[in-house]
Amino acid sequence: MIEQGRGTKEWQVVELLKTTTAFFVQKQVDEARISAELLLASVLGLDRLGLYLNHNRPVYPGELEAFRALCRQRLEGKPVQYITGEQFFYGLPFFVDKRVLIPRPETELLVEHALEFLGHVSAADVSEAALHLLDIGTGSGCIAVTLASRLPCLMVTAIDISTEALVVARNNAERHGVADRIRFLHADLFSLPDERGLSAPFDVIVSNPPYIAEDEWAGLQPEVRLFEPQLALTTRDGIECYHAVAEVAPSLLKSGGMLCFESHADAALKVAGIMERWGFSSVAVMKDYSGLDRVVSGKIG
Ligand SMILES: C[S@@+](CC[C@H](N)C(=O)[O-])C[C@H]1O[C@@H](n2cnc3c(N)ncnc32)[C@H](O)[C@@H]1O
Repeated sequence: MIEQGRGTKEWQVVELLKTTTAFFVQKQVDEARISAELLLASVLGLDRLGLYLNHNRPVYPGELEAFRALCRQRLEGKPVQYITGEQFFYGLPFFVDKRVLIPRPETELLVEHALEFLGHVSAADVSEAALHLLDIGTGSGCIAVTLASRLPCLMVTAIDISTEALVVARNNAERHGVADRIRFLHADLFSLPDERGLSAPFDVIVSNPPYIAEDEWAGLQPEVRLFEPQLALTTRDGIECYHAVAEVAPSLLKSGGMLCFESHADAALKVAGIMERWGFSSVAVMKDYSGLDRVVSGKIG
């Protein structure tokens, strides 16, 4: 494909995209067109709209060389986001690499729900005191950073068991100018520090914990299994994080505070049952954009 023109052919954006997409399709690369677009956009320093606005722009030899190198990585199955180092989440760009899970669009629903709840709390509170949120398993920081950047009165504690993920999350907080309102803590959700160590109480606790059972790991798509951190995805039985967080959350939340989980679609009702067992009320399950049960929330007190 793009090899054949090496050194001789002059490429323009539009035809390079067309040729690369066809080649990716032939090689059974997932999301062939969007992969080609994101890789080329990254090399040219444009966004996808910019590509369309510049569709007749020539692609110079150095750029072509760089693009070919990225395409080779994609052909090996590497997710586009780890190649370009970026994933958009709730309209914001996040730096990502193999140290963190690539933020998924479903998780935006959890952010939406937390924003709605925090909006009501701050509207009802005339004291203008800060709101406090705990993010358990922060990964890239996509949830914590997005919420902090949306709500200037929000103070966040974000924990993760992976020190490498915390480095990425802190970078993202700095990138979006909210690092002074997020405290990053290295902690295990199965043995959380006491209330004082966490600066409880919180208005909201959010968590998108690992929720795939270890014995399902081998059956995951290679793009996930070979490139994303297993620590972010699996636990022994896929459900134990929910038990651990729901057990401790009541002692960390203010009265009327909310716990909000992302869950596997098949486990959402089970998660709702766990929350009820630990004393949460108004437990609700929300569907994602594909109509699958995805977010489970409940209130305490
Ligand atoms: C599914 S990822 C979610 C990442 C990010 N919050 C998101 O929504 O994209 C789960 C995160 O939990 C972290 N994690 C796994 N086990 C943990 C534990 N025992 N304690 C704290 N964090 C843990 C992983 O390192 C990973 O960053």
